[in-house]
Amino acid sequence: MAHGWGYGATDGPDKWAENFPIANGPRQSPINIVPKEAQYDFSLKALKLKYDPSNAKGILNNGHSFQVDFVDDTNSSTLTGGPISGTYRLRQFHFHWGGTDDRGSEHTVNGINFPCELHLVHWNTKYPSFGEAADKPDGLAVVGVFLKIGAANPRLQKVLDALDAIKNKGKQTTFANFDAKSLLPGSLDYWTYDGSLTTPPLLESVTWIVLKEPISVSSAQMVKFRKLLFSGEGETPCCMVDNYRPPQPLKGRQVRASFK
Ligand SMILES: CCCCNCC(=O)NCCc1ccc(S(N)(=O)=O)cc1
Ligand SMILES: [Zn+2]
Repeated sequence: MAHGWGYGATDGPDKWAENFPIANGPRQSPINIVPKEAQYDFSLKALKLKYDPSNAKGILNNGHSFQVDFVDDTNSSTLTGGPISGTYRLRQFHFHWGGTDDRGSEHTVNGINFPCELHLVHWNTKYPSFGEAADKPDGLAVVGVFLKIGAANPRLQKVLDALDAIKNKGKQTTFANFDAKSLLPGSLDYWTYDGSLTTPPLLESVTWIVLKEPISVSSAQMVKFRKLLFSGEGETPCCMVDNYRPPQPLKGRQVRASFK
């Protein structure tokens, strides 16, 4: 398959530039965030996340991660405020994680990896659809939330309990009435910078909004993420782990902080 990409030695992040030359572009993600070098910007607004649980539609193993998809044909689940202007609609959320608790996040903070990172993907309603927005410089806004090993997080349980039904690539099941807001930490302080999708097609269309405060996840809960498979039914089973891209060159970009 021409555009088969993955996270292995032969199809992983170091190989993506062969089919997706933008991999070496000027605004690639993720990055290492150095808080002391982030500039506090008093003009940054507070994030406003309004999510309607009834918009949750389904949960899918897409062969790279799993995602919870939302109905995005109205402005009932939106991101406004923060560094963006206008209204962005929630399309899906997904995670990236490691094979062990010492790695798995895509963004790092002072070079520190977290075991997992949640991405809430939104698209700019100035464009007619996600697909139209996906390749525009102001098309997408992704809220990144770090997961840190600690007490089991009850808010993750409904998601984790659905994973048995989507073990293999291509499997999906209904996933109704889920409040994505329940996955957010108490503080909405954030860092923001202009970046890209962290997977092919690596489009440089993302305003990244990375929350400073992590949410908790237990080691036992992380074991459940790792039971998913990259592989399809009937294929040689390949554990879905280490589905993260390492930090990319900043190339002169400014990272701003919403907090002092
Ligand atoms: C009709 C769709 C047309 C677009 N074509 C499909 C497409 O662009 N998919 C990209 C999906 C994606 C990838 C990576 C992230 S991340 N890890 O940066 O948050 C978020 C979203
Ligand atoms: Zn992601």
